[in-house]
Amino acid sequence: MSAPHPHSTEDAAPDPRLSEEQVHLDAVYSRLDRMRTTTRRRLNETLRESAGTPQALSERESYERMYSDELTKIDAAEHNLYFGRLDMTDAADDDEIRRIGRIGILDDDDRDTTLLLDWRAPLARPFYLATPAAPEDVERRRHIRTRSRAVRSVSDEYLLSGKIDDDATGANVVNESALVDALNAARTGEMTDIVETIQREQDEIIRSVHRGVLVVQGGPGTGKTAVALHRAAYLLYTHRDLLSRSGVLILGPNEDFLSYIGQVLPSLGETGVLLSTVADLFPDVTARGHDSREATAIKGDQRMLNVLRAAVRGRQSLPGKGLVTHFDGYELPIDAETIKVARAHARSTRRAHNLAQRAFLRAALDELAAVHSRRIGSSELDGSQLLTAADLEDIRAELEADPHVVEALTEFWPTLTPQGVLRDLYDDPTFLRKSTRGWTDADRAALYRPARPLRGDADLAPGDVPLLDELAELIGYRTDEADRINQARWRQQLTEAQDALDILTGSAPQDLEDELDPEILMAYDLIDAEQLAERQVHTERRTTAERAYEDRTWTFGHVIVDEAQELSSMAWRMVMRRIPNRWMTVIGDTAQTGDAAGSTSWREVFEPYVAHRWRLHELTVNYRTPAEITHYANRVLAWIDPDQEPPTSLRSNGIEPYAVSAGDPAEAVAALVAGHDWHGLTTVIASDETADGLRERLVGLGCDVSVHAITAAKGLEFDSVVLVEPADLVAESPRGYNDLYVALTRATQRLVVIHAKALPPDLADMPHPV
Ligand SMILES: Nc1ncnc2c1ncn2[C@@H]1O[C@H](COP(=O)(O)OP(=O)(O)OP(=O)(O)O)[C@@H](O)[C@H]1O
Repeated sequence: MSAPHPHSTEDAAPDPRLSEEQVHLDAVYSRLDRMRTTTRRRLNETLRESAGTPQALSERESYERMYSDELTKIDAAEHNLYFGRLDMTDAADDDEIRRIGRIGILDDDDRDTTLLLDWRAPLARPFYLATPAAPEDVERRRHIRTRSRAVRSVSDEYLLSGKIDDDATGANVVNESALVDALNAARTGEMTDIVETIQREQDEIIRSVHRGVLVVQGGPGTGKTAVALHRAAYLLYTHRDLLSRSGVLILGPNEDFLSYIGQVLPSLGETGVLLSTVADLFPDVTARGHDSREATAIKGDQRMLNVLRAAVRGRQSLPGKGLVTHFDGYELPIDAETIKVARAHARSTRRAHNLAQRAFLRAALDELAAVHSRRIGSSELDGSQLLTAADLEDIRAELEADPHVVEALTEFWPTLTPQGVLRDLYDDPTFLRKSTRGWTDADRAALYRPARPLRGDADLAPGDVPLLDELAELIGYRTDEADRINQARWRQQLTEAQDALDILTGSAPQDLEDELDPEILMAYDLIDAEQLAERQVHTERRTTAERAYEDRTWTFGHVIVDEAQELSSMAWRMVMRRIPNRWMTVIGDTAQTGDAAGSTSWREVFEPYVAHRWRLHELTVNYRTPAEITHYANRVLAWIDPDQEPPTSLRSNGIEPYAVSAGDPAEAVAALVAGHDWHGLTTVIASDETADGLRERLVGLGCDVSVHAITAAKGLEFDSVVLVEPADLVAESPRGYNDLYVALTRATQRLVVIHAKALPPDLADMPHPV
């Protein structure tokens, strides 16, 4: 695999192809520079414009946003802008040359010549798919490698004549020499895009036209994350109108992971995607607390639904005997019957709790007015009602205006917040006992959080967030502030839209007035103020991603879930609420499930939401881990799931993993790191419970190396991994073998295992060189 490509120019004398491509590269960059200058000038002009009316302001802001986005896109495309070329043998146009780049660029000549095709354009597709067996009319595929606007090398494959360095590994790969370079490159701690070397099986997923749930299952290192990110970029390109309005959400397992992948989409020219963890998806809540595995498991279980429903219903309470309030100089009893009637009425509306409060109060006030009027308006002679309907109406209105009465009633149907309900629920053993019939004592105990009020977010764990979201649904909760801002914004937009329509109506040609041609549609025939206001929502200054982030009820156009096996049932409910159209790309590996509430079967996850309308794609090639390491990882996989086919490792690097037996693992790590100057990124991986302690010890020993707890290492990769005490990973959790599998598959080059305890059986024969 590492032999030089037969047509490579890496070490060769100057080659005419280099200068040929340099000419084109210069043309491309000079056009990019002109685009940058024009966009910058337009942006500056826009910024200088004063905006008198709110409408002009909103227009100015939308131009500002457009030009800023354009500039970001131009800047992001700077690196490796032009990377591929196809010489086609199309019978109709046998000279056709297609040049492929990070973004599409048209020249500013008279003919709008295509200088670069966007890699996502259909015409660029053969670059990723053509093979000698299926050349797709590609005579020659050329890879152009550039640095700082200079062509460094080119390599060619002749697909029709077969002059190619094909498939040394037996795996079905295209663009092989570029791929090998990419895989061997030292890692930087940030994921890079793979736009130059996307493989066929990956391309099929990236461009899939499936509009339902697309599940991408694949072993570690098969490019699932890379594929998901490129799919996001592809969908934004192909469905720009739809998705730039509704937004794309990408969910990852933790913040480290999000910052690891954070640069990929901007490098592809896309900036409007919301990246989040499930724990951050509830506005204004940052859940950083920690739960035991038992608590995580139970909070993620759908059994929590009944508990949450019971908690909300439990707040719709009844008064004890003898409760009275005072009204108009009388004692007014509030008895259980009155509240029961009002409660039944409110429940019959089937509205969420807070939203049904008005119905409750209305019915309770009706009841109270009737009780009061009977008391004060009954004839002493025959008990007949002396008050008229209008009197009754007055009493009802006075009761409603009396804050003491309303307050007394509200006790029995209070305004709730998700945080408040959750806090009270954890804190109430009697309620927990009653609402968890059939549970084990251990499950119940895991939920119980005695006398520890949720003080801010520090007390909330990630597993609480889907519960808050569920409660928000049951309660019909929106923060007052968000509500107020939304309503004010909406009112303003409606007014502006009405003004705009009035102007349009007023400016309709007068001579058309009498004999208005029914064929001529005026703006106001097509749109009303509400619709117009709605359109203006999309021109406001915040990005779609920003608006979506602040709004719990936002629904996205497409959602991508990475490391999806880690999501609990309750988390899936939360995610599904954000995507009612169910257009999703879900990527994961059930063999890597580590979370106590995570899933091991995609069918079980999706059938409740989409029945059988989900599609599974599998990725089979491991691009990350060399065969030497995969040898051990595959044994662990066979233990986890003997039916799962291990991914094929694309390369072997000759570096055998080895183990070091040490009395003090921390000292052994420090000695190992000090004694080697390994190329690229090195990290130490340890179990969740030991990682912090190990980190402190290493700092104390003067060893400057990063330490990752296994949960935080999910999805990441490093050139060298030092795995400390694998027995702890296995012992710490019921999914310990899955964790071990994850740890063994993080390295792109080398793996060293350090242990004091016995090694798990699958690693027992690892060589101990010293
Ligand atoms: N076609 C490709 N060309 C170049 N590099 C690739 C390609 N596909 C994947 N890679 C690289 O392989 C590595 C693993 O990819 P990625 O992290 O997407 O895998 P994954 O399946 O998500 O792994 P895990 O399940 O462990 O999170 C990354 O460095 C990625 O850039």
